Amino acid sequence: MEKVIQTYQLTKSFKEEEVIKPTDFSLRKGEICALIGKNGAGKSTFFKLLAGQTTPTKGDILLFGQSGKKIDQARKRIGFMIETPQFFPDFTATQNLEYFRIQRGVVEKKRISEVLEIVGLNNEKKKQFSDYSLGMKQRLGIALGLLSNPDCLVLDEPTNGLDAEGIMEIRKLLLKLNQEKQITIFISSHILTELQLLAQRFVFIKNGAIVEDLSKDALDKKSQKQIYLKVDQQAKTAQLLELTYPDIQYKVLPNQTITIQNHIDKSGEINRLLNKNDVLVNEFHLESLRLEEYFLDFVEGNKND
Ligand SMILES: Nc1ncnc2c1ncn2[C@@H]1O[C@H](COP(=O)(O)OP(=O)(O)OP(=O)(O)O)[C@@H](O)[C@H]1O
Repeated sequence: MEKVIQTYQLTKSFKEEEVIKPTDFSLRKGEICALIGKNGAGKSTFFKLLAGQTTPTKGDILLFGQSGKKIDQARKRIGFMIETPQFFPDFTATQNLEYFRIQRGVVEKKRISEVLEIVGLNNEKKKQFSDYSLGMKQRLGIALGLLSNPDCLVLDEPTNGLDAEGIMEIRKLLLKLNQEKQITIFISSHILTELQLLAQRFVFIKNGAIVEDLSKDALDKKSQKQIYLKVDQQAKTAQLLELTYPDIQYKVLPNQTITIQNHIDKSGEINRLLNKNDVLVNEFHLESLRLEEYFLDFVEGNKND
C-alpha cells in the first residue's frame, strides 16, 4: 500500500527543549488516522513539520515517497489546515477562496464552487465570513484545504470549539471525502471521543512522543467493559458470585449496586444464576468504560508510563 507520509527519527527542538522526540511514523493511502494528545503535546508542531511550515531539527520526512528537493512537489498533493486559516472577515466565502486560489496558483476558477459544494457552503457563499458560524468557518477551512484537489488532508483540530452537531457535520463531510474521493485523512484533536466515529487508527502523542498507535478494533478492545447490577440482596449476590466464579473481580457500591469487571461474556449466565437463587435483579446492563477515560488515564500517566 502506498505510503502518503513517512517520518524517520523526525525531531524538533525549540532551544533546548525537544517538542517532537525522534518519531518514526507512516500513514498509508486511504487511511483516516487520528492524532490524539492534550494541549501542548506536539500535534500542531508535528503537522507544521509535515507542511514545511517549520524545519526539522533532525530526521527525515517523505511525502508520497519523495524527500529532498522533490518533497515540495509532493506536498502539493496534501491539503493542510493547521490552526484556523486567516480569512478576511469582510470577504465572502468565494472572495476568500479566490484570494487563496491566486496566491497558490490554482489554475481553475471553477474549483472554488466545486469545493464550496463539497463542504456544503454553496448556498452561503455570498455571506461575509464574519457572519459564519464556527462550524461554517471550519468547513471553509476544509474547502481551502481541498482547493488544490489533494489526495490527502491534514487537519489540525477542525472540530475545536464545535458543538455536537458541528462535530457531526465535519465527521460526515470527512467520511464522504474518504469514501467517495479516496482522500487520506490525518486529523488531530485533544478529545478522543470526537474522532471515535471517524478514524480507523488512533495515534496518541504525549510530550512530543508517539506513545501508542492502535487500530479501531484494538482501541475498542482496550476500552474496558463491566457488568452493572442493581439487586435487592447485595451480600447474597456477592456470595453467589464468589462461589460460582472464584476469580471474580467485582465492586460493591452504594444503592445495592455491584459492578463486575471480568467474566463479561457470562452476563446471561450471571443473570440466570441470580434469578435462580431468588435475587431480584432491578437493573442489569453492560457498561462500556468510556474511551475518554482510557485516554485520560493514559495522558495523566496511569498507563504506559
Ligand atoms: N515556536 C515555538 N517556540 C517555542 N516553543 C514552541 C513553539 N511552538 C510550539 N512550542 C512548544 O511546543 C510544544 C508543543 O506545542 P504544539 O502547539 O505542537 O502542541 P499541540 O499538541 O498542538 O497543542 P494545542 O492543542 O494546544 O495546539 C508546546 O510546549 C509549545 O509551547
